[in-house]
Amino acid sequence: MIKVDQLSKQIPGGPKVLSGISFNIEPGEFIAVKGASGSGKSMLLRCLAMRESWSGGSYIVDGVDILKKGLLGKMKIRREIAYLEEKPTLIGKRTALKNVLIGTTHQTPIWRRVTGMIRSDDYMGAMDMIEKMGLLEKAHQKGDKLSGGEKQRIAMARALVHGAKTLLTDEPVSGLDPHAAEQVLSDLKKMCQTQGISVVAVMHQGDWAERFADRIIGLNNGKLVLDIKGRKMTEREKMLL
Ligand SMILES: Nc1ncnc2c1ncn2[C@@H]1O[C@H](COP(=O)(O)OP(=O)(O)OP(=O)(O)O)[C@@H](O)[C@H]1O
Repeated sequence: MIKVDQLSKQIPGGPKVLSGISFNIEPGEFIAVKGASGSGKSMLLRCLAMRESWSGGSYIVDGVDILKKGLLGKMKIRREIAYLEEKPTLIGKRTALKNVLIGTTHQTPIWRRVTGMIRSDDYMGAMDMIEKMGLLEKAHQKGDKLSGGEKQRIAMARALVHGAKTLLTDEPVSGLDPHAAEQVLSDLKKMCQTQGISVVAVMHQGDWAERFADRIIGLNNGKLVLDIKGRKMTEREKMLL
């Protein structure tokens, strides 16, 4: 379980963009993050991914107080929490499989990287993730020949292939048509339910969040103003965002 307590983020010499944010992330939970432009959604994800330093608060991941662990804490987060920025890119000239294998390279000895030899475990792990994304038949297709939704799902496979238990994803369905968006969100939901992976996804579209998320949290001006079960939001709740 992940426990975020009183997270704050002050930009050095600039504004305070997050303050007093507290919430838990349970295993297998799909949390949608909503809020107006500039409310701090991306910054929240970047702080959870430890891509940004915290100005205050505590961050407990599976009982470990991450901020007190320095570099070790950062390494734990990189290992256990996958982060996918908005519109992740694939290498267009490489196959979907090779793109997913990139997610395993930090565990791969240099000589294998140089010779291009793939360990059978890595190959099986990558194919397994591609299958979970429902894209086995596209494994040998080049990245630039995949549709927007397929690229997003391959990027998710790449982010998770090294065994992360949590995925932070910034606007995973932005720019996708409704059918592709539905496919991406169904895959994310399935991963939560079948593998116990937790997902925290920034989502602009309220109706997608209401349909797919177990919980919706909302930010306004850097503060947490909403934390509800995934359901249709009331007009009053929408006004808070
Ligand atoms: N490096 C920075 N320096 C100064 N201000 C920053 C910096 N990074 C973010 N901000 C400010 O922090 C606030 C939150 O930014 P953030 O990108 O998290 O918003 P957001 O909710 O994700 O917006 P959007 O939906 O438009 O992507 C904004 O006001 C932004 O201008």
